[in-house]
Amino acid sequence: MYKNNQTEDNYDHIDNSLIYTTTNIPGPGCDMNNFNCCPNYVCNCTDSCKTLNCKCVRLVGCNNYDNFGKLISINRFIYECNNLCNCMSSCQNRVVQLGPRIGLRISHNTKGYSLYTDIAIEKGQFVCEYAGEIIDLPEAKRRSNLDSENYIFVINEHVADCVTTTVIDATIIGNIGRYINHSCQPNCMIIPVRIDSLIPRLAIFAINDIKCNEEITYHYGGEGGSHSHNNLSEIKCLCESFICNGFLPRKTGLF
Ligand SMILES: C[S@@+](CC[C@H](N)C(=O)[O-])C[C@H]1O[C@@H](n2cnc3c(N)ncnc32)[C@H](O)[C@@H]1O
Repeated sequence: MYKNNQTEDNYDHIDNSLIYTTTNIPGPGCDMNNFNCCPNYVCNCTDSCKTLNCKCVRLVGCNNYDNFGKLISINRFIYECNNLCNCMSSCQNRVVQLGPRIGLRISHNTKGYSLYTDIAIEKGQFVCEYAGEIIDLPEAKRRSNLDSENYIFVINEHVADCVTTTVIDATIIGNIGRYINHSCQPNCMIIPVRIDSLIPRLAIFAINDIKCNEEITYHYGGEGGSHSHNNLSEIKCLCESFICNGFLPRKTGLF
């Protein structure tokens, strides 16, 4: 029986020249101190890590997930319990680390390869990660110049006056998350989740109920830019939503 319809990642690429990775791996420019450094919070909970007694939950101020592993509130950071925690198997603060959903399928449509679900997904459920090589911005710029059709994802996290930038390239080494297309009216969003490293894992959660056989999408602009006409790229958007901006968002920080 799969807990929350999740499983160990046994998906694969449709193109066997690509290398499948189930989680992020360090690439050129990756800060190895941050990559190898476990967050400095550890809990010793004997309950289910559901209350503010859990040090990991306390970092965010309230529970990340409900009793069914669904995200309680979107748009914030998540710190899951990690390998050093001494909590029990009943811990409810572990979702992304349990692996992707079952029933995801790579198909082809007008946007190229696309990710679909064969099983209905409820709002708040975890879908999969966007995993690949962790690289730095100079390396990302170099790679973008070599190949405009790349799979580089840049996320900026703003805390007080600081911005933390994480860059993941899934062009050659990546997971099933690399097949998710952009939509101007998406059914998922990406949330940075920290587990066993200071570098976040990029977790894709459903923001609406998603029907069986529906395409999984998120907004490539993320970070509240959802309906902005600024910062558009030259790639024509084929999402067909009635609020389509016409073009894909530009990758902020890369150009
Ligand atoms: C991360 S990949 C997504 C998977 C890709 N469709 C494939 O065939 O592997 C991003 C690329 O997919 C295409 N793409 C994604 N969303 C699109 C959209 N809404 N309209 C047109 N092309 C899109 C663009 O070429 C983009 O650079």
